[in-house]
Amino acid sequence: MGRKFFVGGNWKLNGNKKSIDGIIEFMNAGPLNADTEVVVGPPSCYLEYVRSKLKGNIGVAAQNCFKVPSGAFTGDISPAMIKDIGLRYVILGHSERRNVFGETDELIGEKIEHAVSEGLIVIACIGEKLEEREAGKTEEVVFSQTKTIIKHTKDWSKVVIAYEPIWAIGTGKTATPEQAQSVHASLRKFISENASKEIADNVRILYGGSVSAANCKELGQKPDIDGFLVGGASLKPDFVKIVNARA
Ligand SMILES: O=C(COP(=O)(O)O)NO
Repeated sequence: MGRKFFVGGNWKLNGNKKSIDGIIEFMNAGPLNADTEVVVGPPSCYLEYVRSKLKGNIGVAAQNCFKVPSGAFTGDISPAMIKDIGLRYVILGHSERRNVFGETDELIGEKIEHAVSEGLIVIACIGEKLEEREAGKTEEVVFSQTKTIIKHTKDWSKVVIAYEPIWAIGTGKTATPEQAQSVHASLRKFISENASKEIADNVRILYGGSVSAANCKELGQKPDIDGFLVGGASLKPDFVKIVNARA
């Protein structure tokens, strides 16, 4: 399949202008594999600063947004605003939005639908908790999350799925390449059966959860792993090696 490798950096609630200047320096220096789609995700207040300083084809993503263009929703931002400052990407449904901020599958679905309708490219996150994996419920959980994404996605050219097992996020306990490939292949089969084979063949499914320069090449060689959504390691120069995992 001709799925373009995709590597996103999710900075989460981290950084200041000094540390961001350091990230921009190593990202602009690269060199970044031209065959990889690269996106960085700063906190909202730094989105325009980062966009103004990055060179080349590095995309900038908001880490979240709401499901309407404007209105009485204090503290949030909209896809229209993300577009207005010249950005094309947004991360939605991250497990931290789900488990810290209480976002439901349905709210995330509605956000995805609205962001895609505004022309943004959505990185839609799913993933199971440790206790769900230990109970053998991984597929049940990620299929349910994906079903809601399918229900709300009208243009699959604008959606990238990120499978991020919660037990691997920020823990150093990366899923093995075999564990990740198994879930990715099951997800692709589920999407084929519940959306279409064409959609399943073309949608990028990223892996996220303690990806590093040390493990990215082996993970990146798996047939159904189309890239990464990287947290901690995206704040450091080794992120360039992760971007170039398939180079
Ligand atoms: O949450 C993550 C992964 O974070 P880490 O790479 O730090 O495990 N990506 O969105």
